[in-house]
Amino acid sequence: MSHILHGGYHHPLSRAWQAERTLTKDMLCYPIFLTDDAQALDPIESLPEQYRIGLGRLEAFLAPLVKKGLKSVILFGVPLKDGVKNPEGTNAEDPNGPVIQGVKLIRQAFPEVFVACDVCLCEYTSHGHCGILREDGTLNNPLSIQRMKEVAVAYAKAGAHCVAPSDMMDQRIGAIKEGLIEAGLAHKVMLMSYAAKFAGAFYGPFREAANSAPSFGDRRAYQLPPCSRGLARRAVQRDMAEGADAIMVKPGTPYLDILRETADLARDYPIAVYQVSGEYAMLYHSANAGVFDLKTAVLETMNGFLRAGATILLTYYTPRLLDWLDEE
Ligand SMILES: NCC[C@H](CC(=O)O)[C@@H](CN)CCC(=O)O
Ligand SMILES: [Zn+2]
Repeated sequence: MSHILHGGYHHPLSRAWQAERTLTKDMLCYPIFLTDDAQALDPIESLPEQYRIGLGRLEAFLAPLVKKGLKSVILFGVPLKDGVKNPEGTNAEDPNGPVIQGVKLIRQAFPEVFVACDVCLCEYTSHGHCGILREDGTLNNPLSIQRMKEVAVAYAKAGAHCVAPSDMMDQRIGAIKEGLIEAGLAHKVMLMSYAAKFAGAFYGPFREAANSAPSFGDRRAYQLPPCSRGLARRAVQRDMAEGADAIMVKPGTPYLDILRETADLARDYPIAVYQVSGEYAMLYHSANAGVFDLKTAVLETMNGFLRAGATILLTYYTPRLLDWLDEE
């Protein structure tokens, strides 16, 4: 073997040929925040260029993005009205709530857009945890996955193409799959598992945006420990066995090793990665501080996700990338 490699990537095209997969618009899934004030289009301070969107503004917000090639969204409900939150998070599946109404509006206005719904209780529970609690403040897992099943089926019945439980309760994938089967929807609704989702520092801007921080304690008892590798493998294998149709790793860049290992482990599944709010903000503010060019840095992080085996990229940079990919 020659030790001369430069000739193999001297030309821009021969450099592009080194990629196993290339970023395309249909890989991008845009996380959006839907709120219960119909006329809201509120900038989110912790997430520059992102908004809490009321249903009265949603169609006008999405139309230009769909025109540019937006193919999928993932919805997060952000109820801000008083009295919505309670210990069981029962308003998560409020038929008049922002998520169910949002699914119906997007399906009607943009039939070609793939609509995913994040499924979790934290935006609707008074304690802010992703599950239901026992008297002693620890998780009641059986009750939590029952609630997750109810919420996921409600979103699926509303027309969601995909339900994505981000709660990290044990066995919620099996429970949701069972619910979709019982509802006669399992044949047309994708179950995307946030299978390897780690506790840590990178969710702050989201929690501010979604008003979903836990009122006490933290999520380390149910999101994976950042130091874990074998536990992540076990979580991925469990969710594969319980009926997930796609497997997600989250956060993204700080966990590229897990992403690569997950892509190899779940080689028969579409692999998703979520570039979370802290990653988004880090890049955004660094570019504003002059550390690097934002487009170059974001495209480089997207290449990291592709190189590590992801084909579904959940990123708040979706609107920017729809423009940037047209410039390439
Ligand atoms: N259901 C949990 C929400 C969760 C992380 C968290 O707040 O612990 C994520 C949404 N799926 C946060 C995503 C982000 O930070 O962008
Ligand atoms: Zn949650």
